[in-house]
Amino acid sequence: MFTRNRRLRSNASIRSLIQETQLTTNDFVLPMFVMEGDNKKEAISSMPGVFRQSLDLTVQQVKENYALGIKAINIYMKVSDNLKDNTGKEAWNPNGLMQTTIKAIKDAVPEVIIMPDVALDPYSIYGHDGIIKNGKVDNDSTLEALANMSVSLAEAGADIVAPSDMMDGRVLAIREALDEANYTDCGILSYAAKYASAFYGPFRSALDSAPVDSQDIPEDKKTYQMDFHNSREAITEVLDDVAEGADIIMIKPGMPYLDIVSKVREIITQPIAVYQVSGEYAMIKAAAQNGWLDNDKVLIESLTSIKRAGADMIFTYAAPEVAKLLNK
Ligand SMILES: NCC(=O)CCC(=O)O
Ligand SMILES: [Mg+2]
Repeated sequence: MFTRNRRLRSNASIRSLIQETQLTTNDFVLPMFVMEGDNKKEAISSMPGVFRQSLDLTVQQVKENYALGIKAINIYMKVSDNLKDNTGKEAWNPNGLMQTTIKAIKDAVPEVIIMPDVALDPYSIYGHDGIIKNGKVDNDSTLEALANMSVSLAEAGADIVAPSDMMDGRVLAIREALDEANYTDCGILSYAAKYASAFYGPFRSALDSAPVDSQDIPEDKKTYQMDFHNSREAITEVLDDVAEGADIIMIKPGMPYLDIVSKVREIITQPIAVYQVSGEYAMIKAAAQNGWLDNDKVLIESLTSIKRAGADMIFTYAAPEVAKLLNK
């Protein structure tokens, strides 16, 4: 006697009836790159279909995407070199590009959830997520900077701040600072298990935010982002951030790390966000452009797999094009 598992796969109707996971536009958070200027749009060559855009075009795109069903965005700034230093203080300039962007988007599309990135790397002359002291990325002095940045973004209208820096204790520092400033309703989406990954390559060229080449500073982010050989450590990181007050936790990158997503899903009750990062996006686009993979099918399959592993929401550059496919 054997089981006829194929019975429930025999036609499209029965298959749709037993589908466990459904991908919808409610699952998407779109990361966007903003730059200074007016009516400016620059292609990012390693991320076909993704652009750095000035604020006016960004607002217009947020509106169009909202109509497609994309209700949440994650924003990154391309900061001019003359505004960078070691303290990252431009990050909490009330009139900075990030703050101006948040206000303009909230004015135009108040319903959209804005989750600005919190980290110093785009603002750092060294391209690190924290302040450099004695040749190292200094944890504790960075916490104050991240808290300042978070309060400034909440003041501008951010719904949820998204610290991606991987300093220890920053969720608690940010929560306390937000509460003290009366931004008790501003949430925290914490990049709790963020791995030091080569899949971030295209993103860093988009923002020009890679660690600079210098003898005096760490050459990579391995002293704060996690080692990809490890998984138990991810549980520690996630539980710490939940205990410190994170509302949503992030696992990053996505597809090569679905074992981590599935493990964490068993352990916490908080929502999980997963980031399909620039390198994952670039791989799919490159293969599709060569005619080696079917772009639409692979995008849907990769995002559905991330959701199946346990993600409640997915950060993906493909959100607008996949939304169009799902709305068809
Ligand atoms: N906080 C953003 C990153 O570190 C990189 C994301 C990507 O590679 O898409
Ligand atoms: Mg941590």
